[in-house]
Amino acid sequence: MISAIQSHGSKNNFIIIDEKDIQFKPSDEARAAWTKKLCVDTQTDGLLFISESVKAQAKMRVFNSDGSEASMCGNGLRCAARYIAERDQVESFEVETMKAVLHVEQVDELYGDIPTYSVEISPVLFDLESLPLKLGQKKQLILEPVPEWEKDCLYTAIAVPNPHVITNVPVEMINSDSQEKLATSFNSENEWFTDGVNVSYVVELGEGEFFVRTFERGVGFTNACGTAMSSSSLVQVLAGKWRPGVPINIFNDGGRVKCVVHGENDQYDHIDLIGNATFTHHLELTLSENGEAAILKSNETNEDKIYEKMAEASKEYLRNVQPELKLRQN
Ligand SMILES: N[C@@H](CCC[C@H](N)C(=O)O)C(=O)O
Repeated sequence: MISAIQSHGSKNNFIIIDEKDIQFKPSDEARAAWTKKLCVDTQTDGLLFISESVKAQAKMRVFNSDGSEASMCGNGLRCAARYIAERDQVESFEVETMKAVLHVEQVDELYGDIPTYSVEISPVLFDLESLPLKLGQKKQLILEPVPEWEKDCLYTAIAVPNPHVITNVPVEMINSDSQEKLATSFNSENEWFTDGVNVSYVVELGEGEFFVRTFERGVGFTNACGTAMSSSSLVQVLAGKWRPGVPINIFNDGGRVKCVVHGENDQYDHIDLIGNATFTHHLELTLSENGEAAILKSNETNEDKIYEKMAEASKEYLRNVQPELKLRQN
């Protein structure tokens, strides 16, 4: 039996497993099978595996609920950062992820006493091979139409380094089935995205304020996707709707975060994603080498009660500034 933590960043839910507590060296097949089973049992979006690193304080690997591995996860990295910070008594440090070593740190709370972390989202890649996205001879897709997708939309493709396609839309479009249809086709057999893609629709709310909803590769719609909110912030800078170096408010179905896009002269190298890292449950579970997994005990913490106040305040704000926007039930 091992202990684990159920957590969320903007209600994007994860179980954190510290591999030092596992008595054997797990295979990736076992990690994938545990993820599929435990995500169904706990209604979570993915598993975060924490292990030793020779390059950083610790390493984080992310598995989506369908068992596929993702190269990055922004909301998950905040949760992992808090777990490592409390385990090792550190406040500002690096975490190794699949393709990059990223800086994370505890920062001032955005609301109440909610533990808040800032995590680096990087690298920022625009070449279509990085996603990958096949679009004729095109090398990049930045604020451009793709006639075969939704007409009247301008799309941007970014890998941070997990793949995202983002478009600003009017509220009627985010309320429609357009995003689900498009994202489902991009994440099935298709001519463009051979490895699938995270698809985000963005609604402008006001000066420096946007709403982002993401259909995640390997999961489906989630309450929020950190790398998507970071990439969507960058898209607003590219579109001249916001400025680098200045925090932008991103609302989502699970609450809100702040992002800061860093770079100048059209070269953007990283984005800070700032938001909650909430531990909702202490779990006891069993994991076996052949991929079996079971939750034996789940004890709720009090943390979500405080987070809910913030989430409710965000919803209330959204109802006032954009009454037509239909929020997801969570
Ligand atoms: N929710 C995550 C992203 C998780 C991975 C994604 N589904 C993918 O496959 O790239 C985030 O907060 O960034």
